[in-house]
Amino acid sequence: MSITIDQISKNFGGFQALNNVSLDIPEGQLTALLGPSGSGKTTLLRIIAGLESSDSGRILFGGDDVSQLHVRDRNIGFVFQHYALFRHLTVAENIAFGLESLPRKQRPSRPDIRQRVARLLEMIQLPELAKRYPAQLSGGQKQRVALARALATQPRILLLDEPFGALDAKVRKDLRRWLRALHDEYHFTSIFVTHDQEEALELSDQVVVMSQGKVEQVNSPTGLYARPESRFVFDFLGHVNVLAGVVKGQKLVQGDAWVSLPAVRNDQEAQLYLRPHEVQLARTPCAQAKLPLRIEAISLIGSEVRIELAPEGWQSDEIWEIGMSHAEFARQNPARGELWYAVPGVGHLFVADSAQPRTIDWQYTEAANASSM
Ligand SMILES: Nc1ncnc2c1ncn2[C@@H]1O[C@H](COP(=O)(O)OP(=O)(O)OP(=O)(O)O)[C@@H](O)[C@H]1O
Repeated sequence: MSITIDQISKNFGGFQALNNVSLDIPEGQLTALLGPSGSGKTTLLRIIAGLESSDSGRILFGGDDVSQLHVRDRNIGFVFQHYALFRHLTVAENIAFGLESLPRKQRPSRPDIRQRVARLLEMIQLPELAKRYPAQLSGGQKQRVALARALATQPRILLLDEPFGALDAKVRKDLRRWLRALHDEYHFTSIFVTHDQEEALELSDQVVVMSQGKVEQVNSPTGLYARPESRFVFDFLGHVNVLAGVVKGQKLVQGDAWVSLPAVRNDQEAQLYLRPHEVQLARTPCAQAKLPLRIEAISLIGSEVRIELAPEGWQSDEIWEIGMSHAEFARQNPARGELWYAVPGVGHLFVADSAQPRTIDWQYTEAANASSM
């Protein structure tokens, strides 16, 4: 069941929590609402659910306007951050609760309910815990039970509000993978709220980045990371290295640092954004840039080596980060305290007050220059 959010606005007193939000949520996909605290994610989720009314705009499920439908009639499953399991009911009874509470005409027979609960227990991989009470479960197990309970009535749509927010990092990661696998098997249309970019990028088919009650950008995780359309999305999604300077003679210049630019008007302020994986390190300046940096720290993080560097002879508000493979690290052998030069591969240039960046690919530019010589 697809969801259409059509020009939704919501004020609380004088405060605008949602400002004319329009959005398409494709059927069968997992969509993340990602944004900083207070950006309006939960408010939007509650309006989709029918737990909150909007001041203007419409919500459509599969093309039908449900804006006036009561939450009970929207056929939605919910999972919240704090497992709202009933303490006095067993796991099986918790899962059966939604079915038992259906009006008599819609309620399945007792054997059917038992069978459906057994199937859901299999699905969440906890059949052996059917008779336990919530107090006897771990946080991760409680969230799986909450999910089974939400799915018991076979909702068309599943809404999750920071479902793994209260769990520790390892359990979060396991549950993410598990939810993704479950989703791939059952294909419900799901929206989940998170302020954790890693979670959004890892789990979802589509990410909606929100800021101050507005949608900043919608894209697949890879598209969003590769092509952020605004400074906000850049800053919010992973680390970014910035050279802020002035354009002079086909170069962006600041102090001892410069980067060559294709055709940009002189004497404008500009900022160049570079992701850690879009930069390499060399012992000498390269043809397209001189970006001297001193190595401050080297950390081995899983499959990657992360190098933190401080500008030398120029300035940056934040430390620079460059990621390299272990093989590359062994080959180059950089050490703390040494002076190195960043070699930009791809960068994103914001000129003056432009909201959208222009992407520059130096490998391509250098190759083109070389072949035209
Ligand atoms: N019932 C309410 N009354 C007044 N203000 C509210 C109400 N609900 C939300 N707000 C305000 O609306 C804004 C958006 O809140 P919302 O909970 O949607 O943000 P969020 O992005 O989900 O944030 P978080 O990640 O912290 O949960 C916030 O500034 C919040 O204080």
